[in-house]
Amino acid sequence: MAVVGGLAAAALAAVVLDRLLLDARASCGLTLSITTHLTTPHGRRPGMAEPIVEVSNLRKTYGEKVAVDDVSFTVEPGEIFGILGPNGAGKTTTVETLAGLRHADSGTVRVLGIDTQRDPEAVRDLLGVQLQEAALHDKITVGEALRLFASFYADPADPAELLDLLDLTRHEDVQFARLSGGQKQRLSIALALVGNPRIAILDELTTGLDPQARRATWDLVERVRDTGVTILLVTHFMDEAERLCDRLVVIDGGRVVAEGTPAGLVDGLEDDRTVVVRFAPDDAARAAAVLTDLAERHPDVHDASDAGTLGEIAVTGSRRVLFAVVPALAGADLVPDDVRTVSKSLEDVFLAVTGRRYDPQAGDALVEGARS
Ligand SMILES: Nc1ncnc2c1ncn2[C@@H]1O[C@H](COP(=O)(O)OP(=O)(O)OP(=O)(O)O)[C@@H](O)[C@H]1O
Repeated sequence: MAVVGGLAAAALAAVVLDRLLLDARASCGLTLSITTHLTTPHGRRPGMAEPIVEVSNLRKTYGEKVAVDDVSFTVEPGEIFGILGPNGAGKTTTVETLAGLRHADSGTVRVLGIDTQRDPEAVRDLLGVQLQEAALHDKITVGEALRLFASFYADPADPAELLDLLDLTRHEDVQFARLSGGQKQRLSIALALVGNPRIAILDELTTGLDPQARRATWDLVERVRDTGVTILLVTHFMDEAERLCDRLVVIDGGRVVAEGTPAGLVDGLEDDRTVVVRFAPDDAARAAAVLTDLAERHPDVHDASDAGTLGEIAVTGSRRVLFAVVPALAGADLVPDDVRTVSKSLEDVFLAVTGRRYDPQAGDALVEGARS
């Protein structure tokens, strides 16, 4: 017991230290404010349940630094809601303020109707928070950590069930230092869930994980959602947001620049569509000539150019571009080896709303550079 007590103290010290480090972070910079047609008001959709989280006009500064300028969104029960943006966009500050861990300068946050700024204690057990950089003592085992954290709550989850849910049962007696990156992340999710929260906040969950561990973690997040927990997922990975989120906000420079479902945001783009056709070497030159000619005379085809890979031609145009390309090739008896459409992604959405290519690591310095 004395050993566990010592480990408990060390584990808590690590968490406290982490929070102090978090507070010590400082930087300077301006915020970027962009509004576009893709920024939708966070109105209620007909037929939806009452929101479980409501954030309205949140603003948070650190001295001169405006970390969160004006952020509003609502989260519906049972969804995976994403807060997506590059480093320094204000994501972590938003969720920490939402969780009542920081004081907002202005704006309101309600979790299940409770104002988290006025009464942070009242929401503490409703929220499970897995924040970035959480660290435990090297020697604490998976099982000890879970039981320790469970002891903080009046009505904790069953540690054995959590171990099972997060595929950690066979690692129960393994010390924290000996866990892989993916196992540490799974443990941090388990610790966020140990208080039986209604909402779990998962911050930069898959940073540093290899592709296989990332995919496994994504599956687990869905599994957790399927148990009825609403998930707030903070991420700077576009693919993660696209894969996991039912809805999301894109935050840049402390402001919401886009909001919606991943598919809805992509469909809202008014950009050109691209079709890439690949030909055998003998046909490639003739196909390029046919498609270049098509681009000059057909209103739905805007450009045809070398796609960079041998024999591949990228044809861009309106949504109907494929209807123009296929008959033109058929008319010239050119049979492509491959035809694929290039899908738009959230990266294209970010470019459309900010005018910048998405660089998840951009941070304040580069964003500043882009502004000047
Ligand atoms: N305690 C603090 N003191 C001063 N500035 C801070 C503090 N915490 C965050 N910041 C700054 O506020 C801005 C927003 O930081 P925040 O951590 O919320 O962004 P983020 O989108 O979560 O980025 P990251 O993924 O890199 O953590 C950044 O410029 C950051 O440097």
